[in-house]
Amino acid sequence: MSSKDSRRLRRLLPYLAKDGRRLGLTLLMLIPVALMAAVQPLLVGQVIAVLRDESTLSWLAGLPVGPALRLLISSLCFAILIRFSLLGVQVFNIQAVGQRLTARIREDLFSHAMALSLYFHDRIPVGKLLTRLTNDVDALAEVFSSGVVGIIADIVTLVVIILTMVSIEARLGFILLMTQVPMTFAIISLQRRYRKANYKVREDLSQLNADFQENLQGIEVVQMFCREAFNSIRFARTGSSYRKAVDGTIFLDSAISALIEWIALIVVAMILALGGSMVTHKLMGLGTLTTFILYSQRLFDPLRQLAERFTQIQGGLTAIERIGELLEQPIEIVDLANQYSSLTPNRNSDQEFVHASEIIFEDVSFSYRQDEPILRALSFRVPIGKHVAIVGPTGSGKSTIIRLLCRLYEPQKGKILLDGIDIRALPLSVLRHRLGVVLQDTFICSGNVAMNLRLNAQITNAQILKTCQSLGISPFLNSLSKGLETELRERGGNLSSGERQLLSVARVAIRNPSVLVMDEATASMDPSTEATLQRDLESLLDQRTAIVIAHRLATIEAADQILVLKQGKLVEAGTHVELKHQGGIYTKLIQVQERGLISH
Ligand SMILES: Nc1ncnc2c1ncn2[C@@H]1O[C@H](COP(=O)(O)OP(=O)(O)OP(=O)(O)O)[C@@H](O)[C@H]1O
Repeated sequence: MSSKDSRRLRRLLPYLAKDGRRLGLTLLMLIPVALMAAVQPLLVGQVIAVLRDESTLSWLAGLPVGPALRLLISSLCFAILIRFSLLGVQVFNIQAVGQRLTARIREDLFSHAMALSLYFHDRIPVGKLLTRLTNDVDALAEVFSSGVVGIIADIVTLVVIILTMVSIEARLGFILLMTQVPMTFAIISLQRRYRKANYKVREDLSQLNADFQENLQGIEVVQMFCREAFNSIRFARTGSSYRKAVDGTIFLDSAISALIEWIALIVVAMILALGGSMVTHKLMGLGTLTTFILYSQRLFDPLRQLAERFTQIQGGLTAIERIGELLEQPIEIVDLANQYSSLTPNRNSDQEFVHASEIIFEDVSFSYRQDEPILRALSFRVPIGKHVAIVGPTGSGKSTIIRLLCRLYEPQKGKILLDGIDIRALPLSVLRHRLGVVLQDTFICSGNVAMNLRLNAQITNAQILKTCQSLGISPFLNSLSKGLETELRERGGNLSSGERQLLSVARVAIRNPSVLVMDEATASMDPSTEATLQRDLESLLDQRTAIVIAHRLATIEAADQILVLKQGKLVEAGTHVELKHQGGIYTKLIQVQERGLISH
């Protein structure tokens, strides 16, 4: 086991700490269980020794055959009874601890995945992440409940059997012991190969899940563009790679089992040959030989089980490795400890509006990937209560500005100030509570409308209805079969994109933010709904600072300032009237839109 493995295994210890006593007690039970298992061949051998009138253990010496046999048989029954009772308690405890351990790990993995920045999520497909949260955690549960403790039990049993054998007949015991050496080396070597093969299995399974998830998520496009057959071929290719990877592990698994069976047979043959000759030469009794034959078989039972658990253990180690890799991913965007860290978000959005904010971008440069600059030395200021619109061609970096303002990503150069404070110094919850963002793509969670509007805010249904009424979206709510209680499907599948945007606007309005950010917020609505909402948005925008991104220039004519972006650079700034006749990009955009063409 590598030092990385042991470090990762050590990481599991805190998860087990809560069940420490239960686990300790269970581990303690291993010793009596192993002793009871080891004593059985000894008792059987003694029965034969008594029957053949050979030398017996001291506590049987002098007893007549009948009472000696009765004593031996009742001892055997007692040993079996104790062993199986303790084994039952042990298995139950281990399963329970294993389930609790994995539940805690799964919760931590989920929280960690939620806290990881978009830098990470951009890189890892959802399906791959899901595999770590589900299959890998399950593999870990399996290895813990049936593997790790089983292995400890097997090792304890092995040690007890070996010690008993050596103390009964040192020479034969020693020979048996020697057979374990080559076997241990062979198993270790096969184990290393199995581990690599198992990692590949997990990777391929992740890819399979990622492919599956991507196809299901894009089912509309897949069907509309008749990509079913093509995607099936790609999926089958991944499936075939997964099958081959599994075949590799099956081969190694079978090789280990076969090796153990062969060595077990050779050992029994050796005991029979050597022991038989010792019995013939009266160097050993038949009772002792029987004990040895039983021991040599029992000796391989834990080894056989070790081989069976071997698959699970290696699968578990791979799972720990993959879970560890995820948990070790640093959370890049965090709250910094400073004089503002005690600030808390204002959670009661029903209260009076507090104040609007000032936003300053100071020489901000940003790229998602190295050497692909998206924003270049961008500087602008949105004064308190003013409305700034950002326009520019597709891909010019407009939405990126919003992502930076919300600290979903961080600029490589420059800084962003909210009310004079660097947003990195503000607690994330405070920053995000002050910003109300309406995006073009609205994410709807499964649940009812009220829950989707409320999210984490402490707001009553009456307050939600009041806000919706002031926004003029009550007719939409009334059209829903159960109003606020209407259940929405995953990702808002039972709503149109315009309806999802209406909910998104309401979601922001009820939080009473000091800055409103709208990224193509009304783009999916029909002109009449958009016009109604625009009118009501006026009251929402009133006294608030706002950043509005819109391709339809008519919606931003009234903005206090319009910033024109081109390839991440600010190329023009001014009011609609100032820019209209300037002869720059804005003028061209207006001309194109007036001609009814759409520029790309
Ligand atoms: N997560 C990402 N990883 C890498 N590149 C990205 C990512 N998101 C956006 N980009 C790239 O950054 C550039 C700017 O994207 P952005 O979404 O800010 O453009 P935009 O001006 O809002 O475009 P649109 O008007 O189409 O909404 C684009 O070229 C895009 O390909």
